Amino acid sequence: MKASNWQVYGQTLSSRLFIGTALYPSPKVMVDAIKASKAEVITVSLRRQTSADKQSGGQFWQMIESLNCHLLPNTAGCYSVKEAVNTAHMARELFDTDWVKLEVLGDSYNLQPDPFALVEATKILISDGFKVFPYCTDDLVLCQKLVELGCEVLMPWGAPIGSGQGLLNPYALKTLRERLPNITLLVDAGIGKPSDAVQALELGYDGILLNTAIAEALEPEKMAYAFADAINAGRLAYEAGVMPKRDNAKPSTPTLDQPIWQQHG
Ligand SMILES: CC(=O)[C@@H](O)[C@H](O)COP(=O)(O)O
Repeated sequence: MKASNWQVYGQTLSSRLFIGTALYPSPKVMVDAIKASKAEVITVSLRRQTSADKQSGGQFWQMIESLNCHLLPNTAGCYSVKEAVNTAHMARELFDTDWVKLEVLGDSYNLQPDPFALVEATKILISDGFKVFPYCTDDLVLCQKLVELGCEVLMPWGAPIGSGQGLLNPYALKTLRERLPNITLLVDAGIGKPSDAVQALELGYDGILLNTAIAEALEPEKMAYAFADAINAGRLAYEAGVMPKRDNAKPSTPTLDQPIWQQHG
């Protein structure tokens, strides 16, 4: 069974996985993994596309185009508002899309987003007509501010990029889901294994953006299948309604004089 379709900035999607294009051992492995993941949105870095090595850059492009996915250019590696805004503008011209994954980093040790610069850059890019997907921390007030500015999608981190630590602060992520019920939320970064993705989807997150866990797996294609199944399972569970945790035991085998069928709700 397939989980329901969803919308991102007016675009209907069936897969809830956004996938990165870096760190794969070879272009073929990347293409096979992306196909196996069933992702319909691929994030690409402008810096990588304009690398000095024009020939391999061109081949990379052809492969990306052959996948026929939506492109989400990112401003990976930008540390200032100016750099991020300029990169977003160049990406819009190069990739012909107004979508941008906005990354403005504030710390080079854990690659944590700079919340102040992120707000400033978001303000500028929205007024320039971009549809911004901000890579942000899980701070509620920051997220509320980004929504006030016009973001329909937020991408809070699960853990630092490339760390594979999973959801370090489920409480904060759960709070965001509860307080921003009408905003599309994706966990971006730090997902290490399929069960981390299941956890995010069961919390009610709309999707996941990930790269390292698939690209650095021993068998990226197989791992991509695992993530595709996990994400579908997590969303189906959320849609089906996960049972609440109880403090006490409750017999699941009916005793005499008790009805076999229960009315829910
Ligand atoms: C490709 C990309 O955008 C990454 O910066 C993203 O944040 C994914 O992080 P992981 O590599 O930890 O999945």
